[in-house]
Amino acid sequence: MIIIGIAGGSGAGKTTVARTVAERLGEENVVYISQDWYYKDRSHLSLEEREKLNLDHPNAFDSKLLIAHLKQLRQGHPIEVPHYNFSTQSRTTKTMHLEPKSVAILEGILVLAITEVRSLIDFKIFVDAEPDIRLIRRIERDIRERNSTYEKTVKRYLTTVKPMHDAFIEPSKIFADIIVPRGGENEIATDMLAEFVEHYTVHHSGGTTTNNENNLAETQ
Ligand SMILES: Nc1ncnc2c1ncn2[C@@H]1O[C@H](COP(=O)(O)OP(=O)(O)O)[C@@H](O)[C@H]1O
Ligand SMILES: O=c1ccn([C@@H]2O[C@H](COP(=O)(O)O)[C@@H](O)[C@H]2O)c(=O)[nH]1
Repeated sequence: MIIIGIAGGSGAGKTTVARTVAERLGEENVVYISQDWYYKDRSHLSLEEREKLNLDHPNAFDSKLLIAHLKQLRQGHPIEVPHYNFSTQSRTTKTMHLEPKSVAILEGILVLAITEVRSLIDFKIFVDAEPDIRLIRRIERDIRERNSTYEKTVKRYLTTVKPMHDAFIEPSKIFADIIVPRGGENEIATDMLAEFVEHYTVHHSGGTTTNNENNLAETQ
């Protein structure tokens, strides 16, 4: 199994790129994982306390669980991923069963910034977009999909999203093998990415196998 990591700022277009590449490769060949699912559970805190949390720092994530899951998939074992509710900022009791496939796409703001996560990634992608574009998309999406308001989203952006972006996300760009400019709008980059992964998977893992013998890291 090869692991593709897609990092970039909030609203850059990571999910859009990840979903497009997954579609191109065929859902039967790809297991899609979002780092967002691994936000730590905050249900023990009051809503007021949860609203003040820094959700853009590496410590906000249960990276230990994410790393364990990536290793399990690599060894050909299925995983049960947690379900995170953005509206309540806590984990629900639901989980989702994921089977190993020949390609895993891991997408999230800090997948290249957290050393132990990054070290498990074979192809490192950074999706780039201008800060104003990311902010506009973030405001629209948080109001539409994440039960937020304009005021709450802007406050969070200024207090944690932007400073953490500058401190952790932007500096992680240096670890990328490929930087995709203009986020989700860049069809040519997405096509090239899918083409390359397809070619690499076929030549290095014999197609849809999932066991550890075909681990890209071991073939290099
Ligand atoms: N090219 C685009 N044009 C307009 N809206 C876009 C484009 N790409 C992404 N979006 C929208 O912007 C928001 C953030 O995109 P998304 O792919 O979820 O980014 P990320 O995963 O990096 O936060 C989503 O609501 C998405 O539909
Ligand atoms: O409960 C939460 C948890 C996280 N966030 C914000 O989400 C983004 C990361 O997700 P993207 O899909 O990459 O935008 C991060 O900036 C957090 O601030 C949230 O709003 N609520």
